[in-house]
Amino acid sequence: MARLHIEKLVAGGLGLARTPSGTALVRGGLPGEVVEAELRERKNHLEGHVRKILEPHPARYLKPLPPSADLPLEYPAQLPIKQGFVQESLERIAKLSFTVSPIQPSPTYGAEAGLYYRTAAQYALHPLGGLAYRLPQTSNLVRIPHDPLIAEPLQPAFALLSGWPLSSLEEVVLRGSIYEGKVLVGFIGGQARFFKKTAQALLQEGIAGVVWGEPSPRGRFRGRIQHLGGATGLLEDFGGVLSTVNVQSFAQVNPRAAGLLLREASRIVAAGRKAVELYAGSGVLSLHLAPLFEEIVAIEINRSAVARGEADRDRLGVQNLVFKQDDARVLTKHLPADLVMVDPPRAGLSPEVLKSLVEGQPAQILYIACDPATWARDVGRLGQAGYQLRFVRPYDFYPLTHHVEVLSLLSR
Ligand SMILES: C[S@@+](CC[C@H](N)C(=O)[O-])C[C@H]1O[C@@H](n2cnc3c(N)ncnc32)[C@H](O)[C@@H]1O
Repeated sequence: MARLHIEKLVAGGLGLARTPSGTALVRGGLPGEVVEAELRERKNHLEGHVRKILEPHPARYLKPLPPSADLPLEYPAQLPIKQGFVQESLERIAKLSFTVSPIQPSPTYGAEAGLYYRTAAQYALHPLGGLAYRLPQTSNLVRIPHDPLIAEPLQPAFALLSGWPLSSLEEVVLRGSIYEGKVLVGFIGGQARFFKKTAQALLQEGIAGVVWGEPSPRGRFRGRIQHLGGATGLLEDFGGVLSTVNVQSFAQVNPRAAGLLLREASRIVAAGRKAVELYAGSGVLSLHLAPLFEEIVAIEINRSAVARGEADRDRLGVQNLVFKQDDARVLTKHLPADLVMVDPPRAGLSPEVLKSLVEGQPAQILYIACDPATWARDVGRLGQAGYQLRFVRPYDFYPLTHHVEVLSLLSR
């Protein structure tokens, strides 16, 4: 066991400490803390987990939190750390000196800043009953009696499912809407027919809809899906645009924070003839930007997200937006365009998408990112191809965790 002084957190939420045998990156500590950690040797550094906190951060958050809350600090103390992740990624990875605009804090839901913001959550089922979180990088389950990160409409569903004997399931997924004050439940595992009665009982208890998904190595809800009753989607307010959310496809989990980002995105983009959105989900960004362009093409791989997007577009009467259920790699087919918007998963842009951007030369690229490191890598590459950063602002979509969202604009 090593005694360490955590100098700072680096992107990814790991604490950096110096030891006589080299740099250590540890999970579970906060900047300035003195901790005891178990360390293992890696190729160029030491790596490990904090086992005991000897001198805690003065603003350490002391009430119980789920293990996903890996930045347990009073709310104001979280923000400069996240701002630093984005600024440092730009300097260290993109090798750019550019002043990042001040982070946009998460709007407050309820009495305490930083809590009750998540409108979606996934839990494992504990073998002894109750909902549990999987500890990162292990198969260990931690039972949680209460989850202060999930939004108010999800709380009754959490309480109900905590007392339900659902042990043949692998996971329970909740997706709520703050706008409607309702929640959908997804079951993953077992067989759909065993959960029909449970679904009916949940509907009677006020759950808005229930869906079952076959477990799949390709990911959550990537296998067969069966609707067990009630609503299949809910409307959520993202910055004044009502967009459908469901259990089985991606939508941002902190709708008020996402709404602020979407509104700022539509203020910083210059109007033009054609825009293309990649990794569009249900196209809520395109719906915000539709008044600025004659034509928008939204490309998204997930069929359910595309179906939601088409229904939202038709309900809102937007006529200049088309969806393509396709891989982002087809971008070249849809160029030239005045703006390309991207919001990729953590891995960032694929080499094919980067190549299409460099060759297709849209005048503007709006890049929304959930991983500052891969974003900075891509911004660096676009910089070498003649694009300049015009605007960067971190957004706090995920209080109490190391995650940070980035809104950025590049142009030639
Ligand atoms: C971070 S989410 C962003 C979604 C949307 N922009 C939003 O804010 O709701 C990334 C999206 O990219 C989609 N996706 C992942 N890989 C893709 C690919 N290769 N081509 C197209 N879409 C992809 C996912 O299904 C998901 O909807």
